[in-house]
Amino acid sequence: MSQVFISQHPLVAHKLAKLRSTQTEPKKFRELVREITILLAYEATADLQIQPVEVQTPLGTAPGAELLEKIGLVPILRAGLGMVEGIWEMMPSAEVWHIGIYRDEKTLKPVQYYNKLPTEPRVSVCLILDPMLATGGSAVATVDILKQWGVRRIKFVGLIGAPEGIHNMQQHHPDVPIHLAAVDDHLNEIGYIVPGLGDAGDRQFGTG
Ligand SMILES: O=P(O)(O)OC[C@H]1O[C@H](OP(=O)(O)OP(=O)(O)O)[C@H](O)[C@@H]1O
Ligand SMILES: O=c1cc[nH]c(=O)[nH]1
Ligand SMILES: [Mg+2]
Repeated sequence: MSQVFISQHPLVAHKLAKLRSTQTEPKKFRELVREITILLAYEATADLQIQPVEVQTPLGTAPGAELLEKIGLVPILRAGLGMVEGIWEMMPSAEVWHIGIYRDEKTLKPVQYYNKLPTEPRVSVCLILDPMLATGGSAVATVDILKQWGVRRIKFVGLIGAPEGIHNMQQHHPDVPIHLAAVDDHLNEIGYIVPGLGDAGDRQFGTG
């Protein structure tokens, strides 16, 4: 059963409330997506492997550490794009691999339209980035793609999840931990998370 981590950080809770609000315009919305993602990624990367190094300071040598793992950031287009920049600043050597998937409005099934992964993965751990885990179809399809590509360690980082999406991921990919800012009540009849925040892509890009 995949582990589900719901951030308990007060800053995440504070910023998430602002993100949900209908009063929040796209510029502020993008800023909040960026900031919450940094906080969630901080928690999601707490188990990355490091190796000891010795550092020369002006006064002597100090024990230090450097990251051993090569990280891949995998935003699901479009809405996942806004989650890249903030984490990337923290991990400038991460590789970013885009996966284009949209959810068919009628069937709610994921439709893949972009994938330019190289034949061999050069990363050991991938963070899938998508604000919304609704039915879970898009997340499950992305994990399928990454596993087929050959990535061993995969984590999902999202902002809001529905119980249905979490269940779907746990059924298909019990080995993939899920990091979220909140789990909401349910999906409505057209597959939107309630109370959620509406359409994460439209709210970021002003296309609603
Ligand atoms: O869990 P699911 O039921 O698959 O739904 C979640 C997906 O829906 C949204 O994308 P959308 O299809 O609206 O595309 P967009 O990001 O291009 O707007 C969201 O960003 C996820 O990718
Ligand atoms: O609530 C939802 C569900 C899917 N995609 C969104 O952007 N919002
Ligand atoms: Mg999408």
